[in-house]
Amino acid sequence: MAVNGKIALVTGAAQGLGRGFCEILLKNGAKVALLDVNKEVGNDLKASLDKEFGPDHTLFLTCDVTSEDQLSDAYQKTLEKFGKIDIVCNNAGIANERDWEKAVAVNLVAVVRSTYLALQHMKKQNGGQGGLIVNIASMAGLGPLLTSPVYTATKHGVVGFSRALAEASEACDFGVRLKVLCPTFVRTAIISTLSSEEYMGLFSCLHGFTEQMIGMFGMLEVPQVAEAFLQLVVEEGKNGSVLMVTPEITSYVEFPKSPTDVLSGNPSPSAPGSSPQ
Ligand SMILES: NC(=O)C1=CN([C@@H]2O[C@H](COP(=O)(O)OP(=O)(O)OC[C@H]3O[C@@H](n4cnc5c(N)ncnc54)[C@H](O)[C@@H]3O)[C@@H](O)[C@H]2O)C=CC1
Ligand SMILES: CCCCCC(=O)/C=C/C=C\C/C=C\C/C=C\CCCC(=O)O
Repeated sequence: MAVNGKIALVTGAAQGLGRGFCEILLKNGAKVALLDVNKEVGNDLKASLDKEFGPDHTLFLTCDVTSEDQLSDAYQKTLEKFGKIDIVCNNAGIANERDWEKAVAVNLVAVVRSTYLALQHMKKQNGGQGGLIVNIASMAGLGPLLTSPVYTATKHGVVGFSRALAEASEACDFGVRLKVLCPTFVRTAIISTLSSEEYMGLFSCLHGFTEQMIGMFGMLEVPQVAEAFLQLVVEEGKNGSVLMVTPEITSYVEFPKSPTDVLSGNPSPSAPGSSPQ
């Protein structure tokens, strides 16, 4: 989808990857609703973006994505300000193996809730114009991150939910595509939690393994992941696709043949973008 003139909503927008996604959308001509639970950092970001892009190009909304009321209110306020929503990026995420229910609430339950709100506002059957939802998972959505079993489960959940809903959206002709981004380690604040006993609980003794994994997979910088995000947004079609990002390679993930492929007689494996939508 061409980004110029589009309206985007990004969760967890105040810092790290969320900030990177907002900046690249703004640089390409979109207007962006910035949602984050951290009011102070969010307001600072808004002030800095106002200088670069002008105050009308962004809206900062304090929003804890785990609150159903705050989330639906944020969608409502975005519509009141900008009139429509074309792109939603569900990015807010945490690592917390000790308070693992909170990790499930932020990383999975809120992604499902926000995706359904996005669908409700964008789908053609409700008078919407269609659109694109990009859910931020992780390479931990494709394989195990052994220090973080619950984080791994939530990210696998995001991948599975998004792929299934992409097929359902197409079958129901909602006009809304879903895509998933799976980066490896990125230099942001969440990385510090990997060595923190407060967040890793039982698994903080495995910190050495994480160091080894970072050595093996490498460490991305935010702008590299923002470029991959832009690629997902701009490329037409590829509904249900999952883009993996490492320092060496950005590539679509191939999954085994799905039951839908079998039912529809598609002989090839579930290749990303095999659907024309
Ligand atoms: N940094 C990394 O190595 C990787 C990160 N990811 C994912 O990227 C996403 C962004 O993470 P980072 O930018 O790295 O982390 P970060 O910690 O720098 O930023 C996360 C942002 O989400 C916000 N947030 C947290 N809980 C929230 C809530 N309940 N409601 C609203 N906002 C909330 C925070 O205030 C913060 O602004 C997460 O989903 C993470 O799992 C995926 C792969 C690698
Ligand atoms: C808990 C803090 C999380 C840090 C941020 C994050 O999500 C980092 C993830 C980095 C790597 C993911 C770990 C394991 C991936 C394992 C296998 C991937 C296989 C991919 C493939 O080739 O199909």
